[in-house]
Amino acid sequence: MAEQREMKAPWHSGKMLCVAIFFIAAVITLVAISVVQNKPIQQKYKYGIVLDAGSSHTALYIYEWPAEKENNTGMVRQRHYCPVKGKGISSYAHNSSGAGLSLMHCIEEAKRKIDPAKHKETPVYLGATAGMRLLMEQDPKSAEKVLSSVKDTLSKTPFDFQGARIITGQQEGAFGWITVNYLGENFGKAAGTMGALDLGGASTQITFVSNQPIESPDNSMDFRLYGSDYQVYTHSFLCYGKDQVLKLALEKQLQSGETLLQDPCFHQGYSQDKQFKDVFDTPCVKTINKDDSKENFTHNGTGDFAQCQSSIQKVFNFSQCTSSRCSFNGVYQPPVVGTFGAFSAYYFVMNFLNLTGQSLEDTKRNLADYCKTPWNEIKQRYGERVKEKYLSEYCFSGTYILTLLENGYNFTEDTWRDITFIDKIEGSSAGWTLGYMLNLTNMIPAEAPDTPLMTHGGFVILILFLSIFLLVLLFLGHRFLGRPSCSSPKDIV
Ligand SMILES: Nc1ccn([C@@H]2O[C@H](COP(=O)(O)OP(=O)(O)OP(=O)(O)O)[C@@H](O)[C@H]2O)c(=O)n1
Ligand SMILES: [Ca+2]
Repeated sequence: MAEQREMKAPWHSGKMLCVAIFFIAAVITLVAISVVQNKPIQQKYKYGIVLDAGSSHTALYIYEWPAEKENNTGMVRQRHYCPVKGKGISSYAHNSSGAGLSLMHCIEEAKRKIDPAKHKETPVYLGATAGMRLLMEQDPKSAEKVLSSVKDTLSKTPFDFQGARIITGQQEGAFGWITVNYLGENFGKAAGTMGALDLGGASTQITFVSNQPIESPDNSMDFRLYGSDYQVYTHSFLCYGKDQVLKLALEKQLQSGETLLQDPCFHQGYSQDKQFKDVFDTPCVKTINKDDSKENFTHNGTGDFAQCQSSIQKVFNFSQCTSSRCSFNGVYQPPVVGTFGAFSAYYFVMNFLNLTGQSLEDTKRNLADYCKTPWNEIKQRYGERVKEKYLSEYCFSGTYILTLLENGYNFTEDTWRDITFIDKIEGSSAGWTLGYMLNLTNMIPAEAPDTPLMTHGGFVILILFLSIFLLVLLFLGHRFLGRPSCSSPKDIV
């Protein structure tokens, strides 16, 4: 027995040594691979802030993304949304310092949401849209003062202020299209992209990849994104946001100089005294109030969808077109093709009216029923949760949306099904702000970034399994095929 034990001991210690060497080698390999992969254990996040200074209101968006993945599509996400109290910055034309002040509450909120250590490296951008475009047309000095005021406020924050400017309608359309396709991870994929429909208070944009060559250079934009080329059709209609179109529609009805207006786009029983200047005091309305001895008119509703549609059609000019085909007002537009995401006021209105996801025919029937509902009943049903001014305008807004899409852009019963009314995609709002930031921070590469074949976690697990597999193989090899070659020469004796 003692002899046997003596014979076994060197062989046993040789095996242990062999296993130990192998195990140490596997651990060193794992560590080495992890180091070579150079992955931090904790994800580092970066942040960016964009303020959307729209015609009706301003909103602040905070975006975040993992630092080492900033070039991959779909990585940037909305972290926080802060609506600025009060109206849009263009409403501060006569009190410009108020424009900058109005942003303070959301800036303070952003300071709390972002780690103070990251404040200095967080870029902040402000983009103003149609409200400021109109103010620039009407009163450029006031527009400049308003811009100076917001620049002043933003440059005093701890963030990295990158500018406050009025963006063009073309940029607004293109960045909205980039946002929805970035969030939908459509770039570089064979399935194609989604068109973007944006409706604001003062302008509206349509942007999509056409299947025909684009006839007008003003409406064409070329992009190379994630390895694919895109030629995009885009147009922004200034004055065709829903607040300005309401003024245009009222102007058409008030042209006869009467002080009592029977409006089919407002509910039966609705009656409100309004000021003429609220209709005429905008560069979108070209006529002036003929009789300035009268300040007010009475706005009554009659609640008739069909008549409302014909009244709204009058704000479009369908007669002149110098291209092969037009949407309206002589603007070239190829036929709509593919799927579309309709956001901003398209979504607010259609969601309120519960008209998302229906056929065009059903949408019209249900909207006609809604418009026919007396004002008292509407107030009883929704008055508690919706402001009266918003509530009174939904029949008009819904009818305008249908008219714009069907008569303006030429969507049909068939292509209507390709429109989705969207608010958010994967938790981030659809709108131009994300696309704007991605562009200004160079986060949308022309070519597809090299992506690792496997995730880091998957890679580590694979190596671990390989090590265990080799260990088992070594053990089995030793058991059934004889002593391992790494055994000491003593063992063999
Ligand atoms: N819950 C809400 C929020 C807004 N609105 C309306 O939607 C329109 C504004 O939409 P928005 O996309 O916020 O427009 P802006 O960005 O302010 O305007 P623009 O893009 O033209 O500058 C306004 O008529 C506003 O009254 C609404 O009906 N319901
Ligand atoms: Ca907008």
